[in-house]
Amino acid sequence: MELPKIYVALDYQNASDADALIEQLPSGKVGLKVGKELFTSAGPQWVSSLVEKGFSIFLDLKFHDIPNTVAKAVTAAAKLGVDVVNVHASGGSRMMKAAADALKETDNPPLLIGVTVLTSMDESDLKELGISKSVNEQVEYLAKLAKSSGLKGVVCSAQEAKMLKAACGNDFKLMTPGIRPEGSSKDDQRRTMTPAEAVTVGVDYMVIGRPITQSPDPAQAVENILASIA
Ligand SMILES: O=c1ccn([C@@H]2O[C@H](COP(=O)(O)O)[C@@H](O)[C@H]2O)c(=O)[nH]1
Repeated sequence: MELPKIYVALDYQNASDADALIEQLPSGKVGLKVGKELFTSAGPQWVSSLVEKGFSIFLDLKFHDIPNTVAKAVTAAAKLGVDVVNVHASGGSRMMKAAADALKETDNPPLLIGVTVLTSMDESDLKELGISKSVNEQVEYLAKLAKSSGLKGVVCSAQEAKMLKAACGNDFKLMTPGIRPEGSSKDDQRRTMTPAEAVTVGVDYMVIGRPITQSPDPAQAVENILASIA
């Protein structure tokens, strides 16, 4: 099944605020990304209800734990019927392999991807963590580790798309947050690209939150973004 090009990040405090936004979105044109805040508040049944309504869901819980726990967590996510689920690639190959192996045992396994370096981070953040590699080097290193551990793609910045397609192959999926339409605020993001630039460099999927959810007209914001990448 082909997944939508754009996942709208539903960074809301509760299900009713998220539902109010979802009602405004043009139907059938975007997927929905549910992250830690909303999942913790709205719960798994609400996520399943979105799946039943026909939405493609990216469950962005970025699991990072011991292999057994992460394997069980991705299995629970698969049971909700979501299309995409993720783990932190920095959890290492044993953790990622455990997750990939667990999903082989499930019906309709979601796309399993690994978070490389958060798009809110730059070189200085890596340095603070004791990582001396450049952002590009660290992203490439973790993407290759994710691939060799059986993951189907990674979360990265669109700025790394060309490099990763060359390093990991065209079939290796790239999910890219940090997308900012021309003229919009970067907020806390550090490694950004416009939707049109991201498509040009070959990303598979984009995550876009505040440029849509904080817009006075979210439906028009989505239409403008879709027009810019058509
Ligand atoms: O590296 C990452 C991984 C995940 N995210 C998530 O994507 C959205 C981005 O929202 P914006 O409002 O468009 O900045 C958000 O839910 C993050 O948790 C990311 O930004 N970077």
